[in-house]
Amino acid sequence: MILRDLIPHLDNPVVSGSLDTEITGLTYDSRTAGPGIAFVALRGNTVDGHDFIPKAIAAGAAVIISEQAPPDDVKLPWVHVKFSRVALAQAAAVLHGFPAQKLAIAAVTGTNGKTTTAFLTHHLLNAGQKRCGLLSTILYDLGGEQMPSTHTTPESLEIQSLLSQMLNNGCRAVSMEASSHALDQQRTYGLPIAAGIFTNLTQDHLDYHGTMEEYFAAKVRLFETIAAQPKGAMIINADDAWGRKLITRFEHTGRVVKFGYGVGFDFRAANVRFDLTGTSFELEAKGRTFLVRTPLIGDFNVYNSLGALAAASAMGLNLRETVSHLKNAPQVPGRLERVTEATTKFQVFVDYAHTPDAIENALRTVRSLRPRRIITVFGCGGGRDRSKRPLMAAAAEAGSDICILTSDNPRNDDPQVIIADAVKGFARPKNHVTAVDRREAIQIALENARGGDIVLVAGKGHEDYQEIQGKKHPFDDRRVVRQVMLQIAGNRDVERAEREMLREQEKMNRRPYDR
Ligand SMILES: CC(=O)N[C@H]1[C@@H](OP(=O)(O)OP(=O)(O)OC[C@H]2O[C@@H](n3ccc(=O)[nH]c3=O)[C@H](O)[C@@H]2O)O[C@H](CO)[C@@H](O)[C@@H]1O[C@H](C)C(=O)N[C@@H](C)C(=O)N[C@H](CCC(=O)O)C(=O)O
Ligand SMILES: Nc1ncnc2c1ncn2[C@@H]1O[C@H](COP(=O)(O)OP(=O)(O)OP(=O)(O)O)[C@@H](O)[C@H]1O
Ligand SMILES: N[C@H](CCC[C@H](N)C(=O)O)C(=O)O
Ligand SMILES: [Mg+2]
Repeated sequence: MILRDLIPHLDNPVVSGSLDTEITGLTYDSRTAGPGIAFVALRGNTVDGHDFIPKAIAAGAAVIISEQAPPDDVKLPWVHVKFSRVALAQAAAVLHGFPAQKLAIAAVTGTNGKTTTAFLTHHLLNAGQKRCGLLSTILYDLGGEQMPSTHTTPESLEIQSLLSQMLNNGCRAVSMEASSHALDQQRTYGLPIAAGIFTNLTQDHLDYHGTMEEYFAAKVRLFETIAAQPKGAMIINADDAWGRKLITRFEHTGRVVKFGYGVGFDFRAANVRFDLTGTSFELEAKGRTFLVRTPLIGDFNVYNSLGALAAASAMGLNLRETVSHLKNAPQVPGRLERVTEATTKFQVFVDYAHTPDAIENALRTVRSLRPRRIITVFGCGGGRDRSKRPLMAAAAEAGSDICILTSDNPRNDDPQVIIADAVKGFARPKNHVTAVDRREAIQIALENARGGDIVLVAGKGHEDYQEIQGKKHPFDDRRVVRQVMLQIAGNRDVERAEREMLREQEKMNRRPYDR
């Protein structure tokens, strides 16, 4: 692209230098700058990208896009803008030929349930003959080709590149998560949204946003984007207190679709029943009643299903057919994923609950399966909202018979300090066990489990690593559970037995998305 072609797409740019400069690529990291590349300086949370402009110039960058005016001695083409994150999103769209304009995008936001709802929406759109890409915490699906994700919602430059690959692979739709970090950092700026889904808002990420109001303000941004567009549905959980605030704010657009259990909601669930194999409920929508069946279990998955069904319907799919496709939805990796077989004496679930609300919900679901006792293994992440730690412990204690408090991803924090923070939330600390080593914690849980018990291993879900002192070590809760169960059973050839068990489990779980 030529700098001249980019300029009309930026907001009030002040340009110096030759407009005929050719730009072959973009970067926001000086370490990947080079000839032909435009370097966009971003103000970060740890450092300021503007400080790396000299490095980008030294590396041969063709153009600088920045929130600072160029110093007098610089001859290089320079674009001075008000918001460089917005400029990055705009320039990335130009560079990749505006792929989003040719894709119908469903974007899911909220504290919990984004990944699950995005996976369900992806499944429903694909099943409804709209080839669909996926951007999620677990993986990016570019329309067949899959890769592990770097972020729940990548930077705008990566989003545009991924969307253009989806388009090349024949996709017509995209299901994506819009994290609050991404919304706050304008990673999704300029994307036309066909359906925005709000799942819920409860405490998380206060280290980043400061207050719940600020956290909510980031989520609101998605709906402001839709309101500013000529069309696009706002699919909102109307049972959630923050969801109701959103509704009040955007009802005047006439584009709000309410979902939940309340009488009169646009997508309403009633008569929910579930067991180890899935959930059934009645859906009242569009003046009709549909019988819905999903292999996912739990009350919260009723919400996730409603959000996905409403999105698929808003994106033009036939509701009756869409409902029928839900029964074939895949297991979302690490979301209430059963690691044991139905015939095992006790059941083990691995789940990604890492907020107080998610732990409460996961445990409520597990309790509804009427176990003899619930043994919960959980920890709290380092380098994240410290104030949620005691609340997670309180939620785990309230919903379990025995808690085993351990490490999640300590990242750069001291694991003992994290545990000490969490223990403060237990009303009866002496009733619970702490074990800093996660494998040992899982072992204690499984050694103590008896017939009829359920063990919930919470917090890491699909993750296949544990980050300690900034270094990632291989660790997959599902794998560790299987290994420890085999060891307890006295099986000497653990690796072989594990492979056999995994084959059985794959058949059982139909996990096309897993690595
Ligand atoms: C807190 C946060 O969101 N951080 C993101 C942010 O990094 P940052 O602000 O710390 O960046 P920085 O290190 O200060 O650098 C500022 C700028 O200088 C540049 N730089 C830096 C060094 C250098 O030598 N040269 C150079 O040019 C950097 O490339 C960057 O553009 O901007 C970076 C570039 O976009 C992101 O990769 C980074 O995500 C980090 C890795 C991260 O962990 N983010 C998590 C918290 C996150 O975003 N999570 C959400 C999901 C959360 C949820 O819903 O649960 C997600 O969407 O993944
Ligand atoms: N609708 C929901 N309401 C409350 N809790 C939920 C909901 N859906 C899922 N959960 C719980 O939250 C956990 C995380 O779910 P999911 O991965 O779908 O959410 P997410 O919003 O993508 O999370 P993250 O932001 O960390 O990627 C699940 O393992 C489950 O325990
Ligand atoms: N998207 C969330 C994931 C948390 C996963 C949990 N295992 C942890 O490490 O705290 C975050 O980045 O805060
Ligand atoms: Mg997610």
